[in-house]
Amino acid sequence: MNSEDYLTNEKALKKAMRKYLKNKQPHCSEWTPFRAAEKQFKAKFPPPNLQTVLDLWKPSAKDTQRVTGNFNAIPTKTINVSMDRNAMAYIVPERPEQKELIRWSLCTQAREVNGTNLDIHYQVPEEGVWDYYARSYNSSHNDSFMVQPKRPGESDPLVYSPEGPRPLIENIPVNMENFQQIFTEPKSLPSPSMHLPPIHVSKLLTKLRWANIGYYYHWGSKSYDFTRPKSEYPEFLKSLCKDIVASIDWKGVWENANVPQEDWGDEGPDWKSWPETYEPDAGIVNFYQPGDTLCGHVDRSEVCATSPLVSISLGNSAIFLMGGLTRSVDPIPILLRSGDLIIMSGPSCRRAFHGVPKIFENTLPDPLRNDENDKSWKPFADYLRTTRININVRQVFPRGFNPLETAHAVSEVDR
Ligand SMILES: O=C(O)CCC(=O)C(=O)O
Ligand SMILES: [Fe+2]
Repeated sequence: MNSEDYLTNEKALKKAMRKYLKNKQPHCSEWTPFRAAEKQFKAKFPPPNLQTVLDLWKPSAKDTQRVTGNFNAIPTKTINVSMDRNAMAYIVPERPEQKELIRWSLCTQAREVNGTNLDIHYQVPEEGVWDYYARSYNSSHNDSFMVQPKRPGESDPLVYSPEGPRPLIENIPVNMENFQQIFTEPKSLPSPSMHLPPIHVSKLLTKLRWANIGYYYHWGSKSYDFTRPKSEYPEFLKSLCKDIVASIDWKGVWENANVPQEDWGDEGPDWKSWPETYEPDAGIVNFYQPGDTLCGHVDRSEVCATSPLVSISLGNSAIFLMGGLTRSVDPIPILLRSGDLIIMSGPSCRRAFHGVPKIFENTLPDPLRNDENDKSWKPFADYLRTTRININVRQVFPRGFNPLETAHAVSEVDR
């Protein structure tokens, strides 16, 4: 599929055009370049110009050289990220089974033990929203699969609405000096009573937006919360991401990148040790439905400010805006398809602004659609018809560092 084929819905386009012509046009002169790009790609009318979107799918003919590593990543395109800097895009041919990652996201990770947006507000059965849904899917008493809301006071101390977009919170960059105070300070008070009615599990599933991996991420303050138990980190995901990071030619990436030494922080250019020191300990699985967007933001709640963040796209395609250290940098729009990876690393990229202004409908690749030979895939294929999943894998602390031990040592000294 080419980038141009992504805009197909004639009726929706006409409706958006009528709305556009009826409404006064906003003043756009005050928008930052990042905001302007977000607006452009969010708009139904005029439809976004997909010619400007970087489409990495087709490698150029000259890119035949293979980089050694567990995945044999093939450099495919050089991306001009700023006046004086280029970045390299890779194709990783032997990628793992996307279906397995999708099953894991829904069955294993979207459960209360890991923290999800649904569990804050609903009494989701212990088996998790997906298994409960799958039972309803196959049941002749489908109507009875209801989920009750949590009563006021039963809700966890988080302020987050099950409807609508995630709140935009400006947090402060976390580092070795301030992380204890930030991660252990009391988090927001319970949200007020919301009088949510009981809901059928199939409807509830469409409200699933995120599930934590590893350290509990507190959306109210956009920081990790050590006062809650950390769930066990999935070994397969850790080793998958370590393999991905090990497959990249970091020397090639950083040696010509013109990043001043001091930008790397006290430790200097730590990319040299990533093959040994990179180890994820946190992350989020994001679930997007049509119309959902993720506003421009910086992920800066991790102490490791340069080590790679691995982001895996699954399901429907999206536009990802890759910006710079401020919103005044013009972002690069990148088309992300199912199976694509983005790695954000180093001083100029790990804490750069980025966002997802657009999810495309009807862009599920054939291997993820209904498969007559695999009946167990049917509920997944149905759910995925409208969904994009992103597995966002992060490293909060240097490998082997135990924040709780340090917290304990500090409180001993304080006494
Ligand atoms: O969905 C994506 O591609 C990006 C998600 C993201 O930026 C995040 O979870 O912080
Ligand atoms: Fe992010």
